[in-house]
Amino acid sequence: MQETGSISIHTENIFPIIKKFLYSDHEIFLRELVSNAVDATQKLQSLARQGEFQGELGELKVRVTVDKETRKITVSDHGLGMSAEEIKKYINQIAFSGATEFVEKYKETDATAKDQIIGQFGLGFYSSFMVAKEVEIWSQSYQEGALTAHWTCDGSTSYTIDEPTGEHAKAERGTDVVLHVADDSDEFLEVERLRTILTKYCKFLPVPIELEGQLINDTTPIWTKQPSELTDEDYLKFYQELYPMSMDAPLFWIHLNVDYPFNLTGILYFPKVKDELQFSRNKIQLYSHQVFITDEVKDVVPEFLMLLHGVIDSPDIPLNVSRSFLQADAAVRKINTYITRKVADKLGDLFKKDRAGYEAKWSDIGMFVKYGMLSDEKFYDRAKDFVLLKNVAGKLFTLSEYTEHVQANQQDKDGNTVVLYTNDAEAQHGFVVAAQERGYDVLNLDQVLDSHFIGQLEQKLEKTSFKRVDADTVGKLIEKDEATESVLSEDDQTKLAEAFKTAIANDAMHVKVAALSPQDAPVVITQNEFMRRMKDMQRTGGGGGMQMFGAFPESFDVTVNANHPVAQRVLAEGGEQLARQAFDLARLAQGLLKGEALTAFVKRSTELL
Ligand SMILES: Nc1ncnc2c1ncn2[C@@H]1O[C@H](COP(=O)(O)OP(=O)(O)OP(=O)(O)O)[C@@H](O)[C@H]1O
Repeated sequence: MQETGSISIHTENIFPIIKKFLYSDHEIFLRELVSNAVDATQKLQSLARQGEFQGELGELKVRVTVDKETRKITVSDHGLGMSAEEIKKYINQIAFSGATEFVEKYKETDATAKDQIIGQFGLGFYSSFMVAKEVEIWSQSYQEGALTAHWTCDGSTSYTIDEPTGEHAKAERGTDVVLHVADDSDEFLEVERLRTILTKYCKFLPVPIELEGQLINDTTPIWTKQPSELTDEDYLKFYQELYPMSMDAPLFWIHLNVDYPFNLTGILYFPKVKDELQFSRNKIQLYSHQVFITDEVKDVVPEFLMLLHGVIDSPDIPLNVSRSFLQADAAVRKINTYITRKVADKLGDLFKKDRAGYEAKWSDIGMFVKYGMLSDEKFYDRAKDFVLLKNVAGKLFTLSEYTEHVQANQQDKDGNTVVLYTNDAEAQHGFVVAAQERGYDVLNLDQVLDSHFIGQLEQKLEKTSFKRVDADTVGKLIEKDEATESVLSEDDQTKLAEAFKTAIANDAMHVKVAALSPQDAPVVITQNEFMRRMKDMQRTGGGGGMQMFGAFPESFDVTVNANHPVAQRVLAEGGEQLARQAFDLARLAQGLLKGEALTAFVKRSTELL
């Protein structure tokens, strides 16, 4: 039999389109051919299990070889093979119609979506034409008495097919796909290039893959096993295998395994992250039936879980749709929810079973947990029981433990709990100490996300507000009914304020006189919590309506302590120098004394000595 025919393609010029637009991803041809070979092998295994194939299975490997001289790459399998009729059906019709569909879809999509779908769409067999000027298939079906089928196609829409016999017949069951490499694709004639591609995409395929006789893959990666079969060492070893460059071992991991209502397996590792928002994205690898698809899992995995490392294998994630569709996909949404729940479960478990161990890891997972709470309501609901707050003494509390800890001492006159915090314990040291001397507790909330986290807690926790330690003088941080009497008359207080205003001569400093304790500082500079947050928000790009606050200069409250001896001296002596010195000391305590002002202060202080 010798037959020529024409492949029915409805899209004109399909080849140039594929070649041109898929340039960057030419390498996926190998993934596609090897996947087909693996499929053919697994189909044969399943026929054997069902008793439909009773012959010898033999050694079921996929072999990739390359011959630079003759410019050929061959992918051979020992799978179920195809008859001439089957080639006509599966290759001419199915493979090519798949490609036609791809091109149609590809033409419709906008430019950015194009980049994203390339390499994810299973172009299948057809992708071999990205690198080959001619492709041959030599195949022999597993069926009794099957003849060798030989198909060739030069990349145009016509093919030939024949059934060679005698010395030209294929010796064994299975399929060899032979690519005659095109002149512009020399790179694929290099064994090392092929090894890189196979290692990237085929490292965990379930059938042994050999390149020039060398095994490429691990056919049973640990995510395909049951957690009960695995030890901690296995998980750690696998992590090392996935990220050979990683210095730190992961903190812990979650083995995902679900088959209803979607199929998903995988292992997610919690990496050791530094306190900063250090996004090491693209660390989760997405597989489908053990074939590597991509390490861009955005939209498949919730945003905050992108910090995790590991592997997800799910044939239920549609890969041939653009990203905007992916987000709306029902299966993907369920997968998102499932993963989020598993992560919350794992954290909750660790917290319950080993509080000390959990606390030890808190500096690494804290940011992650807060990020999750901020970005996902459901995660907040789970995490509110195991998120921890750390005070300046380093003690960790859950939300409810903390409320209980401060409730007695830190309630204002309206019954609201005021939580005090510092975002820089060094810089705000004086304020922290002042608060502690009052018997208040001070939290350390110095991470990038903490300002947002504070906002969230204020919304969620009942009758609770947060105040930074330097938001007011210590006596006013938590407003109680008790007031310290001023030793100065109204008149003297006005005079005192005027004296300081003159000495300070700065409109951004709002001077007021208040009766603090004589043990407090003579002058205290604070910045109102609300105004400061607005300015912070604007600085970090909290945009929109906040823009108006940008028009305001930075402003501070300067509180002169009427009960301090220095105040009385300023009144008695009209001492401008003394007032300025006291003011500068307050600026120093706030980290506001810089440049010229600092030099003047040092000089004045030296003179006073
Ligand atoms: N090595 C092979 N052995 C046996 N059959 C094969 C082989 N390669 C391809 N086929 C047949 O040709 C068909 C078309 O292959 P093609 O790779 O284009 O698409 P696919 O594998 O069905 O889907 P995908 O687009 O996901 O790759 C396959 O479904 C299979 O029946």
